[in-house]
Amino acid sequence: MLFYIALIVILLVIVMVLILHMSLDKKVVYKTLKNKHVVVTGGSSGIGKATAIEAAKLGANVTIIGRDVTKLKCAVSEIIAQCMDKSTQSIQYAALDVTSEYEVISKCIADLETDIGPIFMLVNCAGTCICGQFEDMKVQDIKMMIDLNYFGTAYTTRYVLKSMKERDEGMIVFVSSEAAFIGIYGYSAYSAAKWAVRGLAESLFMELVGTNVRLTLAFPPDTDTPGFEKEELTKPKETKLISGCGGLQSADNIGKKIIQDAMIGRTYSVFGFSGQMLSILNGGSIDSTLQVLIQVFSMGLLRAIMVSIILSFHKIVKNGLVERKQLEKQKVQ
Ligand SMILES: NC(=O)C1=CN([C@@H]2O[C@H](COP(=O)(O)OP(=O)(O)OC[C@H]3O[C@@H](n4cnc5c(N)ncnc54)[C@H](OP(=O)(O)O)[C@@H]3O)[C@@H](O)[C@H]2O)C=CC1
Ligand SMILES: CCCCCCCCCCCCCCCC(=O)[C@@H](N)CO
Repeated sequence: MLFYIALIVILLVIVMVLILHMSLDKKVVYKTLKNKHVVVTGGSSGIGKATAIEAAKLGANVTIIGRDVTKLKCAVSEIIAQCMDKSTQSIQYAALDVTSEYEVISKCIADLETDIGPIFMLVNCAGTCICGQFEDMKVQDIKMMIDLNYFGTAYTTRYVLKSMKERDEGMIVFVSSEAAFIGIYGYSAYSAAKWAVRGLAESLFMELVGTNVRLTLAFPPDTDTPGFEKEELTKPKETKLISGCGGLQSADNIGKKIIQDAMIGRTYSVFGFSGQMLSILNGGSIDSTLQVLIQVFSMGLLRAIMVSIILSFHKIVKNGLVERKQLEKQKVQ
């Protein structure tokens, strides 16, 4: 009996592998960024700057976008210092607020394409995170995070997609967050914006099927950047404890992996153990036969582990409630 069950399972796996192997798209591999125009929004700091440096190391002409010109100039010098070949590469900045109207954004990108050349790779990294329980959040912060994290990605992408599809080449990167895999205390307003980014990406994956335009969706965990330092100031203790489970990465590591994953055509770019686990649990990506097999055979067990982790997060939140009540009592006395 056991023998037959094992045989059926093995046969099913073989059939699945064959079907997957035949139906998975063979993606073009972009081997180099030499002389290609790479634009990085949020490229003057943190993860964005790290990806810009990686692109420069691979020989790209890099344009970084941000609002603060002093920061942009500083980052341009840092990027130039790490170029593959300083004499041929052009590294520049454009001052632009990505929460501007669509017309302003498209004009800025059109000018950049006229000056430096068509955009081969667009990395959407401008973003920010303000933490807090939803009812305590400033209303304008809730809106600003959608404007910056979501529309700041959606508008630039809408503009470059048309010509990328016409040329049938190009790469786009979205920087979402591990907080778009799992809802977390204190990240309510921020998470919503990063889930929106993920939602847009998941649909675009299908709109890009059959073309040579590729999209990579990155899910970084906590990363040591100027933005992260600022965010720590608004972060409730519960959020620190929970998001700490994803570990703390360096911006250099994240930037390097984002560019590597984009180059080899991965749809998801995830980091560390927590990123791998959350990605498997959420399904989403279909990059290789092996990846799908791992998803199929580990999801049940991982879900069981994840539920216990989430329940331990609930415990953190409950302890926080008790502590707050005690503090209030002490204040009254
Ligand atoms: N650090 C982390 O723990 C994690 C970060 N992320 C995401 O990664 C991305 C980068 O984060 P991080 O490196 O920490 O951020 P930083 O705050 O260090 O850098 C943010 C960059 O975005 C630019 N920027 C901010 N607002 C605007 C705007 N309105 N228009 C144009 N540019 C803007 C900033 O320049 P300027 O202010 O001059 O405009 C800066 O270059 C964000 O999307 C963030 O949500 C995701 C997961 C974890
Ligand atoms: C077996 C499965 C193990 C899984 C463990 C789950 C751990 C969840 C951690 C979630 C971390 C979220 C970090 C968001 C960072 C971020 O976006 C901000 N820092 C923005 O700046």
